[in-house]
Amino acid sequence: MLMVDGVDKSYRKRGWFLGELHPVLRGVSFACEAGSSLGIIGESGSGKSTLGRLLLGLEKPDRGKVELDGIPVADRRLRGGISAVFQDYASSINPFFTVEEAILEPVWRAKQPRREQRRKVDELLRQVGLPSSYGTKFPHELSGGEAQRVCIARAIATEPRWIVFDEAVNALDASVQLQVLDLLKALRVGRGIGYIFITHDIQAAAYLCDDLVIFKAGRIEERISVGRLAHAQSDYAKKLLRMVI
Ligand SMILES: Nc1ncnc2c1ncn2[C@@H]1O[C@H](COP(=O)(O)OP(=O)(O)OP(=O)(O)O)[C@@H](O)[C@H]1O
Repeated sequence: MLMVDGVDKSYRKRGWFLGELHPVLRGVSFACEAGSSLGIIGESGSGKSTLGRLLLGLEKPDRGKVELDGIPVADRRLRGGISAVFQDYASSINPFFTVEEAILEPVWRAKQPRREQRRKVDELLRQVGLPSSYGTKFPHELSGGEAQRVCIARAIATEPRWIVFDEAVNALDASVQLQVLDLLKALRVGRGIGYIFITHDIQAAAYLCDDLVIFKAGRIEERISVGRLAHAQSDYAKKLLRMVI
């Protein structure tokens, strides 16, 4: 179970006077069962990416807990247990790495035989729907959809229990976006990975997720199952739904 319990997070504002704190998350709590998929939706600046960084253990909350099965997410024991895929896939792959090197980077073991590493890359490429010949390509030789598949292969290389996606499909055109979402659905079923899917796109979130959390000004305004989305109460969810229906 992934659990966020009573989390507050503030950043210090730079202004005329040092020291003013700007609260970004306030009393955020939710829990997700292993293998489930939760969409985090909210206006720009409402704190979604901050929450994503806390879930990845990249930052610590000022108050409250973020835990996976009772272990704080920043704990070394959970290394590789929660992966990330970001929107900015072009810059999240080192331009000097081949696809193979990029995929192996998080799991690189110098002593592992070359043949074994090659086999792992082929298998991961196959799982994300890319031919094994892509292993020798460089990032600039990939389309946006292909680069995003490489990022997904890299994210699943550590065999994580959860993946945090932060605006991960927004930059893709609609048909490529749908292909990537279908890939994520298939991986979720095949590998039992849970997803935290941060987005502005309520349609994409409804396609991939079981539940949605609506964020406003650092607080959870509403948590609703996708099946009941038409009954959403929060203004932001209603506004987004009006745009897509
Ligand atoms: N490292 C930081 N230092 C100071 N302020 C920050 C930092 N990170 C985020 N903030 C501020 O926290 C607030 C929330 O930012 P965050 O990126 O979490 O929002 P968001 O909901 O993901 O926005 P968007 O949808 O536009 O990406 C913003 O006002 C932002 O300026």
